Amino acid sequence: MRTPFIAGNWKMNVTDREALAFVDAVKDRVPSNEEVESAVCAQALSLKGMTEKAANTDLRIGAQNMHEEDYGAFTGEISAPALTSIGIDLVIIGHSERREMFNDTDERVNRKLHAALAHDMTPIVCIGEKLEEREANRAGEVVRKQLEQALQGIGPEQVKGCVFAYEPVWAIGTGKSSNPEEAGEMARTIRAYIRDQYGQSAAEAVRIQYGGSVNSENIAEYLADDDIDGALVGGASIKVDSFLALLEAAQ
Ligand SMILES: O=C[C@H](O)COP(=O)(O)O
Repeated sequence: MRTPFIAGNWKMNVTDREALAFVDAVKDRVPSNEEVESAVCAQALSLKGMTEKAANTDLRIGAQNMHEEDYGAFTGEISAPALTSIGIDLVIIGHSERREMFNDTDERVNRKLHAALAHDMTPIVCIGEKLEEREANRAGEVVRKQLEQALQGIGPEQVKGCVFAYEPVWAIGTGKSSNPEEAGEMARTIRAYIRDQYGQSAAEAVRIQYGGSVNSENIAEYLADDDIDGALVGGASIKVDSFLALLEAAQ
């Protein structure tokens, strides 16, 4: 039995003051992480303060990205050792916005995944097709290719610790969410790929989230699918009430 995992991805939409106030407001109201795991992934500058406030609660704090190297001349970047040194052990990798705008190629996504796992972090690996790829009936093929490239050199025990977020690019921030049947089919495509490559126990262990215009009204339809284990939520994760409503729907 996989524990549902609801993670907010705030992108660049929440200031430090707002982030700290949010943690104060929700930290004692989230469900036990044995029932539903909850997290928010914030801008890097807020992570330390948020982690301190969320200490000894069931709310996890995560990063939205990190660099693949541990150290070096990479101005403006953030490393896994820097994140783990402040207690961050959750990171989103390969979000489509990073793939599109910040040169997160499949090869870099793979290197970032290796770095996250080497530092015992939980990676949320984002994959998903673009609209033209879905319209050309290539969604399954695109996602399998992204998985193949992201997982180069990753072993079965490491895969079990990965979370995969299926996020069709056309559904992100558009209000046009994937229908739950299609999202469930894609989750099965992902799990089948993991089964083929890594075996049954890895396939049963990995958690697969759906992301793309999820809100407190529609989340239950996705979670009703046995292969969808949670959600990666942008806009609807920013406000306290809306975030708590997502968690409540997952209980
Ligand atoms: O990482 C989250 C996704 O990009 C979804 O964003 P959204 O819920 O605002 O569509």
